[in-house]
Amino acid sequence: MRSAELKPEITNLAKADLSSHSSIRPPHSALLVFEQVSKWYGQVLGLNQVTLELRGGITGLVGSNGAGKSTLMKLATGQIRPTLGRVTVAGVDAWHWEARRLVGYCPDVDAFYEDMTGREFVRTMADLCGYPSAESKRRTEATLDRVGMSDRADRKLRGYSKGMRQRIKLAQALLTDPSLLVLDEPLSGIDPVGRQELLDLFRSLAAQGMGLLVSSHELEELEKLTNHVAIMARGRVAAVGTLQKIREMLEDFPLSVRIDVERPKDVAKLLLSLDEVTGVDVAGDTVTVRAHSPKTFFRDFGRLVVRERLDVRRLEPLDDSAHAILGYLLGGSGKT
Ligand SMILES: Nc1ncnc2c1ncn2[C@@H]1O[C@H](COP(=O)(O)OP(=O)(O)OP(=O)(O)O)[C@@H](O)[C@H]1O
Repeated sequence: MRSAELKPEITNLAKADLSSHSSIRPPHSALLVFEQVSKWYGQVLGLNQVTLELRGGITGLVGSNGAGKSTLMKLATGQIRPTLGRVTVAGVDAWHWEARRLVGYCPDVDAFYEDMTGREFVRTMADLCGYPSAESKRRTEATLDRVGMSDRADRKLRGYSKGMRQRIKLAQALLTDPSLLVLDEPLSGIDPVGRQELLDLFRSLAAQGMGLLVSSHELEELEKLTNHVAIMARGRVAAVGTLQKIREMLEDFPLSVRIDVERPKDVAKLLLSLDEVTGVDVAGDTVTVRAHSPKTFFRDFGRLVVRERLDVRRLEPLDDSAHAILGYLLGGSGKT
């Protein structure tokens, strides 16, 4: 499997890259640290020897179903304990109450008391945090304001849109004024306008100095929010870093290219004569070519174009997308 072959290089990249990631903290006080963490659910391995260090800013957490994103987030928020290894928040064991105050969590599920208003819900959560009444009220109003829900908070939760529900979840996560905000699939099911508003809100929270860990199935969605991602596959963090670095690292991995050209059948034959080409399909004027190494392919194809005076109308790497990168890492199709 490709991801297994990639792993050592990726781990090095993760370390190198994280040290240069925009940081709100001095290097000695990482916000979130996973040290060789494994989590078993009975016989099922949810997380497999994960080592990870986040220092602030926004980190996207991406992976297909069952990759281990929720498990990692629950460990970070102290909801579950690792079977092996250690999770710390600002140096404190994530399981400890002091660490939990430092972390706000937005779960992917909507588990609300639907008859409550948004304000009542957030206030109840503030009371449950143990704040005295006046402080609880103050924090409720402050967080509702922060998420832009002050004027809509007296409606019942059952009438809220998905985006409004997400904001209310966000408000309760912000009650303790956390250093780290963990958001599990916050954009799922939300319409494009609501998504854009939430993305803006997340950016503004990060700009205020909060670290954000945001999970999604969709790397392309996360790319709008951050360039810094951790890619999970089968319980492991397969890669951490900026997408550029991950792309660079994947330079020598297979790709597919669409070429619109005159005489496509002749061109297909010429392409097949190149060493790095592993397959060619022709449909109409389009040739889809699969090659081992992008670098070598583009060099050799360039020579071919000149030598054969090919009339190339379009050249498009089909995999040069976030999904394709994920696909390489997962050893699958790239669709998540
Ligand atoms: N409570 C549990 N009991 C048993 N197995 C679990 C439990 N929670 C998660 N798992 C298993 O652990 C693995 C990782 O699951 P996890 O929910 O962390 O993945 P995920 O990336 O969040 O997936 P999804 O995007 O579908 O939520 C999966 O194989 C899953 O079936």
